[in-house]
Amino acid sequence: MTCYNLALIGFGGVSRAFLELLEKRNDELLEQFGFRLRVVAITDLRLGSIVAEEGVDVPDVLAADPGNGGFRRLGGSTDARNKWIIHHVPADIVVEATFTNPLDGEPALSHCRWALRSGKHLVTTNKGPVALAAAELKALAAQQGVAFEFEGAVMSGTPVIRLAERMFGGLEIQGFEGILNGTSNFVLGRMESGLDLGAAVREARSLGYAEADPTADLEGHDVRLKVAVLANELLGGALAPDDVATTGITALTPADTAKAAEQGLRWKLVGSARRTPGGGISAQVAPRALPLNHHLAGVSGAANAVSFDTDLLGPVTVSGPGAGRVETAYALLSDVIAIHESRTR
Ligand SMILES: NC(=O)C1=CN([C@@H]2O[C@H](COP(=O)(O)OP(=O)(O)OC[C@H]3O[C@@H](n4cnc5c(N)ncnc54)[C@H](O)[C@@H]3O)[C@@H](O)[C@H]2O)C=CC1
Ligand SMILES: N[C@@H](CC=O)C(=O)O
Repeated sequence: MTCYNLALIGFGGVSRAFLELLEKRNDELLEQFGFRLRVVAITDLRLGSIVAEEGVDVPDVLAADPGNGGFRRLGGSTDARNKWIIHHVPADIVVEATFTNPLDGEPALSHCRWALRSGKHLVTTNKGPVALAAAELKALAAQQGVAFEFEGAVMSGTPVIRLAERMFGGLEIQGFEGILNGTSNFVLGRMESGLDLGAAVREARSLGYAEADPTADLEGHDVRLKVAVLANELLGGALAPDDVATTGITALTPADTAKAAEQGLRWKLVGSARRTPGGGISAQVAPRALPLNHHLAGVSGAANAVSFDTDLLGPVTVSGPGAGRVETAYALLSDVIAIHESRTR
């Protein structure tokens, strides 16, 4: 039986849901794929660090709280010893799920580099390192003979990247447009029901959809990262997030959404990219008032959808959850399964 040891860097909503998922699914993973997962280290800015080579005590670590001494009370330390843990704990896979920093990707980008340089597989839901440095990280992974997987960086657990990479063989993708942020889509829907922006954002936070700083959701920075990731992965681009012209939804008011509804329109934050005749890619993020029969107009709540414009099939649309703790935890699990399958194929 194979057992993969995991080190979790960042222990917020997604990582907690991931740990709970492992507890529930370990027997099925063994039966279905022939491996088990064991978390041997966790670090978190607010909780500190804990290492347990035989596996952490799941109820204990889930109950840890900054107010009750965090991981120190369980025999760990008060500080997040990310660098030491990534380098020295005998983990097979590092799971990076700290805050996304849309500007320079740090400190997550360093966590990713440390993991790969120390010969560990890396899975992440963190959009910063993927959007800003995927090419570098992939090269590092290849050089070290390890895997770098990041399905959760776009559309949380909905496997849009892997699906397109594996199933669109022989198709030319000319471009795509999509709703790629769960929070802003949820907020626009709540505003259509008459809620103000602040109250709608508070709801999105409590449901685990929003970024630690929800400005990234509302100002389009989060979608900008996802557009860059999709354009680079699926259109073969080399876009930096700054190449994606971006406008968010903060200028929209409940009056705007109500007026649009009267006209048979619905505001959506749309991220898109398209090949240009000169061989480049033009990409943008902007709110658009879509007619109700538009294929993206009916995508509601924290759901996301992306429609690929293909040469042989025309538009092919993938939709599913775009945010959520459990949904994103599933993305991490799907990455781990992909690593196992690639190693055992
Ligand atoms: N929640 C969602 O629906 C989705 C989240 N993501 C991404 O997944 C990542 C995790 O998301 P959530 O768990 O929802 O966020 P969260 O804010 O609940 O958790 C992040 C955790 O990372 C910890 N952290 C921050 N900086 C750290 C550092 N330097 N060292 C150690 N720990 C650190 C924080 O203390 C916090 O507990 C983020 O990058 C987010 O953008 C991606 C797709 C969907
Ligand atoms: N805050 C993001 C989380 C997933 O990437 C969103 O709302 O889409």
